Amino acid sequence: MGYIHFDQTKEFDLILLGRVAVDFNPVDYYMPLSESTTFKKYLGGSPGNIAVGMARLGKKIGFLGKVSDDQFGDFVTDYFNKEGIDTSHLTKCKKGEKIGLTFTEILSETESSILMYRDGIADLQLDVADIDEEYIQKSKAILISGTALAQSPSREAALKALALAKKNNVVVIFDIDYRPYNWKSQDEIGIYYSIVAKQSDVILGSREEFDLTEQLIEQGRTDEQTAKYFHSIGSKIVVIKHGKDGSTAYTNDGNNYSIKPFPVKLLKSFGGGDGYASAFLYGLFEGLEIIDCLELGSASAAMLVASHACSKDMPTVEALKGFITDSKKQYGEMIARV
Ligand SMILES: Nc1ncnc2c1ncn2[C@@H]1O[C@H](COP(=O)(O)OP(=O)(O)O)[C@@H](O)[C@H]1O
Ligand SMILES: O=C(O)C[C@@H](O)[C@H](O)C(=O)COP(=O)(O)O
Repeated sequence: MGYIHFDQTKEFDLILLGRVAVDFNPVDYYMPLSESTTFKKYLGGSPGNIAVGMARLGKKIGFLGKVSDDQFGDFVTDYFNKEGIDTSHLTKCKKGEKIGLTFTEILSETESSILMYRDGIADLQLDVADIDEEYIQKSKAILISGTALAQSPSREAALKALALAKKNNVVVIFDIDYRPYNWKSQDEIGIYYSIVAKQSDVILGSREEFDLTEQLIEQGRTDEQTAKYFHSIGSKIVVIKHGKDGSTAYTNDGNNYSIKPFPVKLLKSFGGGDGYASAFLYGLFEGLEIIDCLELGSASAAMLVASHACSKDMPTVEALKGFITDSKKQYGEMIARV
């Protein structure tokens, strides 16, 4: 316990930096996207989903981002406002850039893919001038989404936020969040991911995402080697996810804690990562033991892959705990613990 010290005097628990977008998930799922005719519109974008997830869990959340000056920009801003998320630093693009649209394909319970429309994209217009030191100072932590590093000016904006967080003792959380779209080269991914990862207190990613982050440092590391390296340069918690095979959190005292997915009737296979991040981080803010944070993350992830939306279906604390209690009653106390 106590790997991370959060300054309890701060107004916000977490300010997230990156994209908020729109997901269109097919209502007529279990068929190819080319054949789907009916979609439900949800707030989307991985950091947007995590923001909603943490707000549902009662945390005070702010968002640093850019949206389009149109009905979809209004939709996500209004949605955040209704969830109690601070939108004072979620501003509108002035040159016609558009919010990201993601059309999802749910072919079967286990085969999903996403089709992103992200040209002339609003979220990557976040500018250094949008990064306000006073705002960052007000938060216990910031979360940088790796996709914000894909292009300028958002790249420099994210690096400025990182620098200001370090300057003001604000905890830095890096969600690597690899989305191939918008990156120009493999080298750029390695350069910018590693700059941020090396300065982060908490890093969340899949094995593939850590491989991309470490490509210019050393290739072919094991999870243990990855964790040891980042701990040696100051990171406190490194979480490495392996999809349905579970995940492990490595702490800087040399311990590690693993969790498996909760059994659930799958609807789709995306959205789990955002549920996981929001509930895991909620646990950290609550000062829980790491294994309990992981259990919350795994439970929220399971609830998300069992439901249609990524943002709208984020659980409350009551629902999350109810799900864990019911699962343990059905499958045994140690169901997700390794
Ligand atoms: N089949 C599954 N059943 C229950 N939970 C799952 C399943 N697949 C993934 N999850 C949960 O979702 C989390 C995130 O999944 P992962 O595939 O690693 O990330 P992402 O959704 O970001 O691609 C996993 O760590 C796990 O807890
Ligand atoms: O991140 C996006 O821009 C799209 C998301 O809203 C999307 O629904 C999704 O892929 C969820 O991501 P995951 O939780 O990492 O599976």
